[in-house]
Order: sequence, then structure tokens, then C-alpha cells
Amino acid sequence: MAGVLLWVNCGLKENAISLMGFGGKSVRTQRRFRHCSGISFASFSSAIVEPTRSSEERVYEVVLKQAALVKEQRRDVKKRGLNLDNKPIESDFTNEELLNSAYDRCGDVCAEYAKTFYLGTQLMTQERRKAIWAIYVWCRRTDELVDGPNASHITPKALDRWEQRLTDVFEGRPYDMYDAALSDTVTKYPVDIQPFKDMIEGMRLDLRKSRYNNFDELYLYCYYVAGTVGLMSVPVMGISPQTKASTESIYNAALALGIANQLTNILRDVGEDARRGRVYLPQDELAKAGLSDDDIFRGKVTDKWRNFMKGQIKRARMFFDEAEMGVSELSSASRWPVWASLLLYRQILDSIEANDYNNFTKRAYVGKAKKLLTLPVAFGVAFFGHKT
Ligand SMILES: CC(C)=CCC/C(C)=C/CC/C(C)=C/CC/C(C)=C/[C@@H]1[C@@H](COP(=O)(O)OP(=O)(O)O)[C@]1(C)CC/C=C(\C)CC/C=C(\C)CCC=C(C)C
Ligand SMILES: [Mn+2]
Repeated sequence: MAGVLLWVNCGLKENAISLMGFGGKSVRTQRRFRHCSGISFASFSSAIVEPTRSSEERVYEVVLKQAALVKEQRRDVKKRGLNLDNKPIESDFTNEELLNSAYDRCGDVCAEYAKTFYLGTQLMTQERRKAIWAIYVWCRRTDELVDGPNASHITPKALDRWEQRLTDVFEGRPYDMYDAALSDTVTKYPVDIQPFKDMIEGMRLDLRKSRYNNFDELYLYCYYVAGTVGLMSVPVMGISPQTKASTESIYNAALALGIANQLTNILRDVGEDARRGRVYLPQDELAKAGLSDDDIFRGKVTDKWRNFMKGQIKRARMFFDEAEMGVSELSSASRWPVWASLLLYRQILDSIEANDYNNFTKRAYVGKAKKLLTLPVAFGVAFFGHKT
């Protein structure tokens, strides 16, 4: 299976340009930015002092754009009287059988790589489930480019070609079966290309950067590689018709879940990443705690390290809390897998604590029994609104 995933068509045009989508316009939003240290000011000339937007503000612009797209589609659905759960919008793809087997193959990959998640998707409507699988496979393949066994051969040019291929997929020109499933998905649901492009940008960042000066830089990285997954998933998972929450706040929760997951991933993998010469933890916060890269390479659990880790875990939990508020606003059938993934990932933080913060040589994980127990708990929260 991995062999299939790792196949990347590198024979494409090489002129793809990375467009970040963060325009120069300054957008005023109602939102307070709680996780970063605040707005800094950069001086472009001695006469003009302009505010520099934080990563959180820049990412929020993408959130607003995605929310606007889904709102547009909901209005459209109302006008045309379509019910996405029962009758998906017809796509141009004609060969139904081929398409079904493309989706089945995406399901196989999902089942192989993420068993619990695959199980969680079983409660979703068939249409939504297939679409989530297609998105999952694209994300997994993208991640494999920089994280898989062939990662050392991946160059920025290869990522440019992957991005060109993405554009082709969105324009209805798939290269293989997995692409065909995604191509179909993006015609049926209001999924925008921007988060996909941004995930590729995250992979570019991973190729050229191995240190993060502060949380603002780390936040942007987390958005690229994981917050984007939240933004891609919401249009497919659907928003509850009964919701009173704003579309923006739901997208914001989805973004928060991606960020929380990635921060947790980083905290779990400190030792493993250090052995690859990577330190994702914010350098300024390390210094403030009296720590440096050398302490991480040495891998000794000290009180300084424990205190530092407590702060990092606290922040990751804040993002999980922010995400929780949005999950109940999703369409009912999508809530279970999202609750399951949230509760499972959050327990990794508990496990780091249980390991006495030794994330240098001990891998924090959620055991089978706890995993199994989490599924009915997630079910309870999803359908009865409380942890059973
Ligand atoms: C229901 C559900 C969880 C849907 C998401 C399905 C989906 C499309 C997942 C793609 C995940 C993926 C392969 C991302 C590529 C980049 C990556 C690997 C990110 C890391 C994931 C963890 O994977 P793993 O532990 O295997 O990491 P390693 O490669 O081993 O290092 C991430 C940490 C990111 C995962 C991010 C999410 C699953 C985002 C979840 C957010 C939502 C589903 C939105 C929910 C909506 C609301 C309103 C809260
Ligand atoms: Mn990875």
C-alpha cells in the first residue's frame, strides 16, 4: 500500500508558483487573538510605521474565506431544495463504476493507515464518508512526500509538481484513481483549493526550516500541515441545520482542532524529531525557560524541562477546548468520528504527563483498552451531549 502511496508523478510542468493567498490587505476582524503574544510593528521606512499581522490574524483570513464559501453553498442548497445527506449534487464524472472503485481504494488506504479513524467514518453517510476518505488519502500522500521513506529525494521542485497536479485535480484532470476520487469530491462539496495549497506550503517549510523562533512561526507551520485539514473537512462533514453558531466560529474550531493535534504531535515526538536534527519548540520560550537545543539533544528530564512542558501542554489543551465548542455544531453523523479523534489525540498529552515528561526516549501513546473505551465515550458526547 505504501508503495502505491509513494508514487508521485514527477513528469509534470515545472512552472507552478506558490501562492499563499495572504494578500497585503489589512483585515479588521472582531476576533481576539489569544494564543500569540500580540501584534508587533515593523518599520518599512523611517517615516512609515505599519502594523505587521500575526500568523493567527493571517490564517483567520483564510478561515473567513472558507466560511464564506460554505455559506454560499448552503444558500444555494436551500434555493435548489437539495439535501446533501440524501442526494448529492451530480458531478461531471460519468464512469460511476470506476469512480466507486476509486473511492473503495481510498477507503482501503484509510483502513490501513488509520484504523480507528476509518471505524469512525462508518457512521457518516456514505457520500460524506467517501469524500472524507478521498481527502484523507490526498493528505496522507502529501505528508508521505516529506515524511515517508522517499523523503530524502523530495525537492521543492517535486512539491511544485505536486501542486500543479493538485490544480489539475481541481480542474477535473485526475492522474490516477485516488486523484479521481478527490476530483469528484471537490465538485460535490464546497471544498476550496487554498487549504490544500497551504498544506503543500507546509511541506515546503519542512524542507527548508528546522527551527521556529517563536510561537507565531510555529502557529503558521501548524496551520499549514494540520489546521488546513480542519478547513478541508468541514464542508464535507457538514454543519448541523439546527446550529445557532456562526459558520466562521465552526471553521475556527476546526482550525483549532488541527492546531491542537499538531502541537500534540510535536510534544509527543520531541526526541524523535531531535534525532532528525529538528526542534519544533519555540526557541524564545525555550530560552525563557533556561533551556536550549543542547538540552533537547542531551535528552535529560530536569525540573526546568518539566516546567517548560507543563506550559506547552497547557497551550495545546487550550486549542482542544476551543475545538470542542465547534464539534457539536457539525451535522450529527459527523460528530462521532470528530469527537473520537479529539478525545484520542488529547489523551496523548495525559500520557506525556504520565511518562513524567520524558518525551525524549518514551513515546506517549494511548493504549488499546483506552482507545476502545474512548469510542463509546465519543458516541455519548456526540449523541447525548455528555461524557457517559
Ligand atoms: C474526522 C476526522 C478526524 C477527519 C479528518 C480526516 C483527514 C482528512 C485527515 C488527514 C490527516 C493527515 C494525513 C494529515 C497530513 C498531515 C499530518 C500527518 C498531520 C498530522 C496528523 C496526525 O497524524 P499522525 O499521528 O499519523 O502523524 P505523523 O504523520 O505520524 O507525524 C496531524 C497531527 C493533523 C491531523 C489534523 C486533523 C485530523 C484535523 C482535524 C479537524 C477536523 C476533522 C475538523 C473538525 C471540525 C470541528 C468543527 C472541530
Ligand atoms: Mn507525518
